[in-house]
Amino acid sequence: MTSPVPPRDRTDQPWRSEGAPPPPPPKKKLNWRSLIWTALLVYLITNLLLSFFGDEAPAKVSYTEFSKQVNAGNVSKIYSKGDQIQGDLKKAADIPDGDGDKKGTYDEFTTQRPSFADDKLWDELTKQNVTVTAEPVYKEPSLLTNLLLSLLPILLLVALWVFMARRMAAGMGGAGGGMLGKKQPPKPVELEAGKRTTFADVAGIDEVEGELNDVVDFLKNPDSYRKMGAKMPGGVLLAGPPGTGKTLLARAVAGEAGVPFFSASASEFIEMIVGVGASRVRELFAEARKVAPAIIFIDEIDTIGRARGGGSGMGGHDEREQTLNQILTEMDGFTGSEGVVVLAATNRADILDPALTRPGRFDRTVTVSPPDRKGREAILRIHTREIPLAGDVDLAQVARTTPGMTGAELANLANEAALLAVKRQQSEVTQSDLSDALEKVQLGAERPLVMPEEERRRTAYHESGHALLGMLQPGADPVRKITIVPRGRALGVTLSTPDADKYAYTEEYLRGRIIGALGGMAAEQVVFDVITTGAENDLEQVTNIVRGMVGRWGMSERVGRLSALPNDAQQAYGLAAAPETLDAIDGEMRRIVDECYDSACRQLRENRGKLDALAEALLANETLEEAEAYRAAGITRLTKTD
Ligand SMILES: Nc1ncnc2c1ncn2[C@@H]1O[C@H](COP(=O)(O)OP(=O)(O)OP(=O)(O)O)[C@@H](O)[C@H]1O
Ligand SMILES: [Zn+2]
Repeated sequence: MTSPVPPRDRTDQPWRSEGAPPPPPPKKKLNWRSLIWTALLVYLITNLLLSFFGDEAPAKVSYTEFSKQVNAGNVSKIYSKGDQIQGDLKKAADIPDGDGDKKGTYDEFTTQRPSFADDKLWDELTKQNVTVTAEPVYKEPSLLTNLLLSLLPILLLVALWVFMARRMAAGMGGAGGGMLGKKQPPKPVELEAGKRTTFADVAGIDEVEGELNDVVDFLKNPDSYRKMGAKMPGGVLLAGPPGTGKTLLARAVAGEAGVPFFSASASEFIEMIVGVGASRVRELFAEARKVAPAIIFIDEIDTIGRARGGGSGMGGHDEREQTLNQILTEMDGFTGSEGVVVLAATNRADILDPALTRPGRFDRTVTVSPPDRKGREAILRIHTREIPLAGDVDLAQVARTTPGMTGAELANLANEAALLAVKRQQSEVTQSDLSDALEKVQLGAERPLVMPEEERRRTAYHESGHALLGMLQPGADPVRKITIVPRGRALGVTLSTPDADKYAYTEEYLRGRIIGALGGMAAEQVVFDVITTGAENDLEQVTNIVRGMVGRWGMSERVGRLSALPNDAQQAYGLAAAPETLDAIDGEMRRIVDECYDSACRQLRENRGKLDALAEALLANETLEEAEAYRAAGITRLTKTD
């Protein structure tokens, strides 16, 4: 039971990663063959050394065994200190079972003479002509040797680990090389003519293309800039919501200029062991300089570029800082004429470290916004280039019904429609494939769920409440579709989207949105006098809007025209966050929501007939399209066209 989140509030779009995949980021991968070889080598060396030293060591034998050898006349000489006896056999003898720690034969031995032994050892020894020496027959392995011996495997393991870490550091573009890990430099994406991404693949953001044109120009012709002594910006920051085509744009700049394109994601840098990120950055820039003019693209720069001391909380803080510093150092080293331009993308330009945007670094910020209606149409055209379209397809109409959608979402929409057409065994994509795909993308996939009749009724009234209030509010976005078929996590959905793209909202409109969002809950209360958990999502949305109205957009007299709350809803305090201000904000948020809720309940009571009619139609049909919905409620809507 949600009414859809307004398009521009959408933050996580599960489909946004669809579309043409971005160039695969250079992967660091382990070279398994060399890993196995190295492990084998360690094992062999350890064993060899152990057995080498091990054989030297005399066998420890029991006193019984020793006496037996003496009596057999097989002992050639012994040395004794206290009860300790060591010696040599004339002929190697078998080590008796269960004696000592070794198997096989021995010719050198040690043994311990029990203190209670009252044999005539001395007599026996002289009788057998055993030499009793004053010097030890051989040296026990020294303590140091023992220590080294036992530490050896560990040392080798550590060496192996360091070795692997080095290889990872060499990372960028695969470990490659032989056992000794010759580093492979980062590789640019190959730019075969004909397969290049160019501005022709990007639509709807012409003004941004314009801004990037001089970068292209510079990369094509660094010499003429050099002669003029003109400096190019070392870095351009592409800021905008996910899926608006920042990566695409960066590739297109490289494609237009015909220069190598190095791409890395900032998060790759900090996944690794401390110090590695910085060295990879160094390498990346070194490689780019070698083949300059070139473009380096760093995606998600905010993961390393958040303002320092911004309490990242997570570990790897040092790594982040080191990596960032390395990027800054590299960019400071630009003389402006080597022809390397760094493009970086972020969807959180507001949290970036100011050090990044200082002159000589990312001193140009280009904002990439979701496309407008014309842009959406152009993007749809690009992404249906390879899809056979039926004659009835009207991309302009699709563009009209998709305000707020980003390029990535539109690319996904085109793809979903094509998938549907395949599933339906058609040879072309039709308009109805497109609108069904849009429904799936906007509302979520249908979820088979058998609802008890009572709950179905309540859902129908809940959605009708949203829809009716949406229809009654002056200036509200028209209702496009109502359904009580469970989708995604919701039991029902009411979808309303504006006729034209909106860029700023009036207070009246926002209040209308709050009233509409509360409509579901209000209807349940007015009709059934119950409150259910079904409104959780609605309340979240309401809170978001009212928080902005009071804390950010100066729409409350009492709080005043302050940017009192931060942009980021997860953060509690803003610039003007005195306790009294926060109290006032809280009070004002409550007042507005209460007023809106009262208004919602009042309007539903006054229009109870319309509400019932809408709910009945919904129960009968499950899904109502725009026209059906307005007809069922008996409301004529003034259709506006843009
Ligand atoms: N303006 C556009 N014109 C054409 N296609 C687009 C446009 N914007 C996005 N797309 C499509 O969406 C895909 C994803 O876009 P891209 O990865 O460039 O977005 P992004 O802004 O870099 O997102 P992120 O912030 O997640 O990196 C592109 O490969 C392309 O197919
Ligand atoms: Zn709802």
